[in-house]
Amino acid sequence: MTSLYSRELEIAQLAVQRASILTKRVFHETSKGTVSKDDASPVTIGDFGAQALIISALKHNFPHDEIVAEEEATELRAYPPLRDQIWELVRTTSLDDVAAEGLLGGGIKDADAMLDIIDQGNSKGGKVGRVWTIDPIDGTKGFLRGGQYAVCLALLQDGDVKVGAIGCPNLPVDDAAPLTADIGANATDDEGRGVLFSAVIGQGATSRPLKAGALAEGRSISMKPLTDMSNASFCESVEAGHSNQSESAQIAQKLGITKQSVRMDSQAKYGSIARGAGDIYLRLPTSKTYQEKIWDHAAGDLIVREAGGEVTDIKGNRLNFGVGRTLATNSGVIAAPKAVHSQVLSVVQEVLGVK
Ligand SMILES: Nc1ncnc2c1ncn2[C@@H]1O[C@H](COP(=O)(O)O)[C@@H](OP(=O)(O)O)[C@H]1O
Ligand SMILES: [Mg+2]
Ligand SMILES: [Mg+2]
Ligand SMILES: [Mg+2]
Repeated sequence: MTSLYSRELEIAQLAVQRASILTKRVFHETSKGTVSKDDASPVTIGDFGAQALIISALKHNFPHDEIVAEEEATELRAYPPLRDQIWELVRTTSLDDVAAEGLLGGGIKDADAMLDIIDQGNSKGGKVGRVWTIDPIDGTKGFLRGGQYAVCLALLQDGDVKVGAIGCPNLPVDDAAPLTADIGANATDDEGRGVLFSAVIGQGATSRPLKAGALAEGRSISMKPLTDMSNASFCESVEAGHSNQSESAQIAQKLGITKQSVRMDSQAKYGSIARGAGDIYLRLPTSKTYQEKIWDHAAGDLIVREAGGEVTDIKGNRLNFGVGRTLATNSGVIAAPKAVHSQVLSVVQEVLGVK
């Protein structure tokens, strides 16, 4: 008997692998075709290209599913040279395993079809039916800085995350490697780096080497049992504008955490704590108006929970992915092993003055 969501999982993992190949090609280029979006955040040819490849694979396999993806093609329609640069990448990126590439439906017809595909990620989301959510490059600022980033994909059914996959080309492949955002002295050498995290609801979480073809053998991952807070390592954003770093330092001190926080871009944080490299992930609001995006958290939320963790916002509520493209009813994120989550939450609430 095949297990629930086995086909969705396979396609999600392969789609993330293929998109990751494209992002790696851009990562190693000095010019990444960066454009500034309306909210002044950056997007690169890697983000657009990865989104096109993932949506194309999803539409081939699950034509009736809705898709909520981060990027849209308006800018590319207005500026053909950028479109052409992306098309060149998309046209020449494929998995090196013919059967696996076949499962994703092969390539895209032409540059205009690519733009239409990118724009198919415009669903409003919501709590009804099957909705995929895509962050083609999460941590674009880290990607541009030469740091960590992630290619993220999740399937929601009636607002609940059922399948999640996160490709982290720059994390150590070894689950037992120490927690660090560092990618080593030689950023052009991929040796020992590249991991694909995944989970299906009720079936646990897995990591495997991020390959360029067929999927590698997976291994089960779980959070580290945390018995002594003084040994805990916690991670947070590199960007001070994404998470309040002075409040997190106060929280860590009150919890008795002695280690410096590890600052890491993207959902690589969720993957890192899920495999026990780190223990706690704090994301503390920097403004009252910012709404977290569902594509920034869906896959990570499931992977951490399936690895034995608990994920809530600062009010202690589970993240609610069924209210649209954003987590409009949540504020911040606290991810920690189940056994200590309530302890962490109460200190967060004390420091932030949350009732
Ligand atoms: N003011 C803000 N508060 C929290 N998150 C923000 C933010 N502004 C942007 N972000 C989100 O932070 C994500 C990166 O998270 P992190 O800091 O953990 O690396 C960005 O994803 P993208 O890089 O996909 O745009 C973006 O969606
Ligand atoms: Mg972005
Ligand atoms: Mg993101
Ligand atoms: Mg992104």
